[in-house]
Amino acid sequence: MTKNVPLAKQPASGDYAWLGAEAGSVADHMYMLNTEDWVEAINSRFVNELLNDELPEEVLKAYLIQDFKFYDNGMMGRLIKLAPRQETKDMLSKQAQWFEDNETTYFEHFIKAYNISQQEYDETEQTPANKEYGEYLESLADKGWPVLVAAMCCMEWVYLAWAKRTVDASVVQQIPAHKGWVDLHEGELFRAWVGNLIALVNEYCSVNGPEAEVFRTMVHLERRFFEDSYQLD
Ligand SMILES: Cc1ncc(C[n+]2csc(CCO)c2C)c(N)n1
Repeated sequence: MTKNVPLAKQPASGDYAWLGAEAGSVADHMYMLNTEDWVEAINSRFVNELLNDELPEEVLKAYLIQDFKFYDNGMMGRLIKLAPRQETKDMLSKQAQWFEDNETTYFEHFIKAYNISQQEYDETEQTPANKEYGEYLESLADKGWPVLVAAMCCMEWVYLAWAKRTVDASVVQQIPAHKGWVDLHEGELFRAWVGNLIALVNEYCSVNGPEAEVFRTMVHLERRFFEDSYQLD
C-alpha cells in the first residue's frame, strides 16, 4: 500500500546544523533567503507524486528527458577548474566520477526502460524553466569561484531536501525509477557531498556578495523546473 510521505516543514534557521549549516552561518543564511520557493520546490506536486509512487508515467518520462538535458550543464568542470585548493579539486573530481558512474547510468538505464528513443529525446524541446536555468548557469560561468560554489550548493541541497522527506518518514518507493531517483539524492554519500558544499559556502561565500542573489534565484528556478513537468504536451 502506498503511504503518504509527509510534507516538509517550513525551513527554520539551524535545520541543517548537522550538515555544517549552523544557525547564523553563511550557508544557513542562504538557506533562509527564499523559504517560500524552497518549500514549494521540495513539496512540489512532482516530488509528492514521485515519493508516493503516484507519478503518471508520462510525467516521469518527460522529466527524465528534461533532467538528462539539464544534467550536462558544465558546472562540475568549471568548479574543478577554479577550485583554489588541490584537495577541493580532488573532492570535486571524485564526486564527478560518482555522478558519471551512478547518475548517468540511472538516466541511460531508465530512458531505455521507458522506451524513450534517441529521436524522441533529441526532438523534445527543453521546457521554459529548463532553458532559463541552463542559460542562467551559463551566465555564471565567468562570475568566479564563490558564485559557482553557491550555485552548486543550492542545486544539490534542494535535491537532498526533497529526498530526505521520504528517508525521514521511512518510506521506500516500490517503483524502481522512483526509488532510484531518491537513492541518488539521499544517503551517506550524497549527504557528505552536500556537507562539503555547505563547508565551501561557509568558507568562501558572503551574505552580502552576489552569491546570495544567485542562491535565491536558483531556488526559484528549481521550483519552476518541477512545475514545468506538468506543462508538457
Ligand atoms: C533541476 C535539477 N536540479 C538539481 C539536480 C541535482 N543535480 C544537479 S547537477 C547534478 C550532478 C552534477 O552535475 C545533480 C545531482 C538535478 N538533477 N536537476
